[in-house]
Amino acid sequence: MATTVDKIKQIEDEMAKTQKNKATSFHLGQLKAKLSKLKKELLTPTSSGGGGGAGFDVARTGVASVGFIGFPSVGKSTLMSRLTGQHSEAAAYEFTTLTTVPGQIIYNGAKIQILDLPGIIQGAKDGKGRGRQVIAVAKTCHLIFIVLDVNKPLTDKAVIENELEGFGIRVNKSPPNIKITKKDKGGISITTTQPLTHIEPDEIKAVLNEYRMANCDVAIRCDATVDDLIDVIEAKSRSYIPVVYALNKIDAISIEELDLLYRIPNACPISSEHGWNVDELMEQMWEKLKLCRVYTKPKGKMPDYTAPVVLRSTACTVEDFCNAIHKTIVDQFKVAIVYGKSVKHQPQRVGLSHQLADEDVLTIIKK
Ligand SMILES: Nc1nc2c(ncn2[C@@H]2O[C@H](COP(=O)(O)OP(=O)(O)OP(=O)(O)O)[C@@H](O)[C@H]2O)c(=O)[nH]1
Ligand SMILES: [K+]
Ligand SMILES: [Mg+2]
Repeated sequence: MATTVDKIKQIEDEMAKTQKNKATSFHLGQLKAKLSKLKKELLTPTSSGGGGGAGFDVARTGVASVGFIGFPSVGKSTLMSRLTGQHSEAAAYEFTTLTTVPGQIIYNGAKIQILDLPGIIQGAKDGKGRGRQVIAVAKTCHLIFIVLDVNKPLTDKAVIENELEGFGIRVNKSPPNIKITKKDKGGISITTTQPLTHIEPDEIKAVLNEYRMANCDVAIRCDATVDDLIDVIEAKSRSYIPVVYALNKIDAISIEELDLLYRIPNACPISSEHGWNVDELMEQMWEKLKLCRVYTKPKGKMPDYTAPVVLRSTACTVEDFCNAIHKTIVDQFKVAIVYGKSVKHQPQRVGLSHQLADEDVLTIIKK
């Protein structure tokens, strides 16, 4: 019997043979959807070698986590030890690190968990090495550092991104602006706000049919591709994660070469061994994590700037703030007085649903 990997190969071959035009768009849409379903099958934890595994699941601490992904011996563990002081074995041979090694840093008052991971190799997402377990951990992180060795060709970057993509991780992207609403009958109706240059209506229909969504309204508000459409259908298995490329070992290259590296978007050239430019790496980390520091001001006193309550920007209402302090506070809550970027008037009285911004100052008034 053909394995899932064989079936994937067959479909990829067929897609490569098929010319893309109006006449083939339905067929290609069908193939894309089939391919995506097979890949998902490959990644379900029940199949051998998938899922977590000993040494990979670690207790999560802090407000956010950053995972290190890279080929063996690019310097992930050296970086880990440099950033956190937590020793992670580093050596000149490949696969020195075999499990998840957790560490922690405190940056701008926020506790951030750092996860040093084993190296991955090409084909990791398809089960080569322990790549799947490693990428599965990365998928749960709020930020990924893709660590690259500047002495090796930067084509490695594309290979790693491809591995992550194949596992449902979307790098430095936001979810496509496509809304699918299921109906009982009436077939598929598509509305768009701009011309679609990558996808034919037939292709959209083929994909939806393949997913047994023959009756639905599709509102597309971007120049979507078939992959975008599938990402929206498969939203549950997709993770949109910001990435910083840590270009390591710059101590081994010339200034001219370094200059070129600075042109790569979202990249930060560093030397883990010498600690060069890790400050910039931390700044980029902070920017990407989009954390929200909120300072408490006891009534009639100065704000406490030493210990912010740090919230994730996806959960930073006054209610989230209260819950971060103690779960009983919400019950006693009357109103909050806020100074800062989230309010028009300084100060302003707000309720539990108010969205806070980074560096707001807040006083809770109890009933
Ligand atoms: N020149 C130079 N060498 C470095 C730097 N960082 C790490 N190395 C060396 O690169 C080798 C591999 O470092 P590790 O930190 O073990 O790399 P790793 O990515 O954790 O490797 P695995 O755990 O095997 O995947 C070691 O010999 C380090 O001393 C750096 O900034 N410059
Ligand atoms: K190593
Ligand atoms: Mg290591």
